Amino acid sequence: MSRPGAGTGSPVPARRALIVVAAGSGERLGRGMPKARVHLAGRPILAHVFDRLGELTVPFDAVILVLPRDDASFAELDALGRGFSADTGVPVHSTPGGDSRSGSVRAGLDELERAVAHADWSPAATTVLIHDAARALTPQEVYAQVISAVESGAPAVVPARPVTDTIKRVHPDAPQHAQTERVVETVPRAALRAVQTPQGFTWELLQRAFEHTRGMAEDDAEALTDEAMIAEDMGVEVSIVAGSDLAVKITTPSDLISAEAHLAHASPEQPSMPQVVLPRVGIGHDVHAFAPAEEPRELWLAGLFWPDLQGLTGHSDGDAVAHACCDALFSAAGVGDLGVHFGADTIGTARPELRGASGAQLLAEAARIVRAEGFGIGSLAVQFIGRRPKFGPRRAEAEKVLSGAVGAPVAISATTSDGLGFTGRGEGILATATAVVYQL
Ligand SMILES: Nc1ccn([C@@H]2O[C@H](COP(=O)(O)OP(=O)(O)OP(=O)(O)O)[C@@H](O)[C@H]2O)c(=O)n1
Ligand SMILES: C[C@](O)(CO)[C@H](O)COP(=O)(O)O
Repeated sequence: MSRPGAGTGSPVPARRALIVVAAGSGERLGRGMPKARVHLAGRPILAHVFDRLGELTVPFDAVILVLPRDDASFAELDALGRGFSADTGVPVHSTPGGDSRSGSVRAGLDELERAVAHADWSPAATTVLIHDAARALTPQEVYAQVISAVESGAPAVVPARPVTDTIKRVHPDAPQHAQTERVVETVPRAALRAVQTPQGFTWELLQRAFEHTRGMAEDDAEALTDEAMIAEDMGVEVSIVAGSDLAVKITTPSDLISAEAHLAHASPEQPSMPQVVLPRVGIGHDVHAFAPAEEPRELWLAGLFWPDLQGLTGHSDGDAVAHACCDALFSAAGVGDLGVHFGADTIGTARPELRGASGAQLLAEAARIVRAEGFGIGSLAVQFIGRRPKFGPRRAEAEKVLSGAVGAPVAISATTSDGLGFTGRGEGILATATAVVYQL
């Protein structure tokens, strides 16, 4: 297929690119990890996006994945993209996202420029779809309709559903955290639409759109929550095609449950009643002594660096909390322990590439191994006993790091031992972890 090239009148090949924004933190889902990694029916949310793309009869010439910036999330999700590329032959390029959705879209557009810099892609003849990874179950018909409308000449196309609730506008000045708000009016809903993704545009329009936002005040630019709004602001006509109830944005825990229910219902292999999957529980311990005062060492514990405190001895960084978590994961999956996978005496003996790996890196690798053995990871809980460091103020930070490494929630607690034993005397730290996994 070809379309007239901009200004030349000569035909140039029509191209299609898809930008999947998957860099969001998933705060409202509350799973302690970027949303695209959260498991839906046993696989990361982003994997379901690729399932739908695999069904497309009108394929893309390139897919740009915009991913969370932390190494573990980026590596895991990038691997999904590479798997899709290997299966379909569609080039997939990953790039780190921004602090906001629009920043991530911009990063995706920049990556698209880089990816096709040496190819004969004409901005006027290229259709770019921008899609939320969070709308993972969007059926292929929605993609197809958006592509078809753009390729038929509409510069900006969004899928949307009619609004089914009665909509009220409230007074904007309600005090924050007020228990009640004041209704100003009921908005007639017949002409209202709830907008979804993928949203489709000519690449040329998107290039102009992001130039348009560059000149805006930050607040005004932040208020533009999707790319179609930028087109509207530029006076470009935006067209609507039929969206789908399945294209709902997985935002809250109940959205995830609805998506699980849909997949269970839709899959002929799945029984219509929820299947009971018995979890497997594992346990792991680790002990490290504090290094003698005359041998200064950095303290790394629970994936964090603790400045001004003497570190723990050990072949690695001595992160007893992360190591206990590794053993709990291996134990839950019944696949041995830290020694089996990383070397019995010296971490890295068995796998030289892991020499010097931090506790968090080993934990990410342990999670990868357990998943490769066919397990999903439910959660971990770990407690350490020690007089120092004072843990409470950094709990959330540590849970974020270790949950990110595992790709599942990790709850961390700490206690002292009432002055008893080696932990009570401040000679070392003991950590005990439990893990829950389930066979996929
Ligand atoms: N900095 C960001 C923020 C959001 N997104 C993406 O934009 C889409 C819509 O965002 P939303 O569903 O609100 O995701 P989160 O930002 O992850 O959710 P929350 O606000 O609950 O953290 C998602 O696919 C998300 O990954 C992104 O790529 N980069
Ligand atoms: C693009 C979008 O999904 C269309 O409904 C929506 O605007 C994204 O909003 P968010 O607040 O960034 O999730």
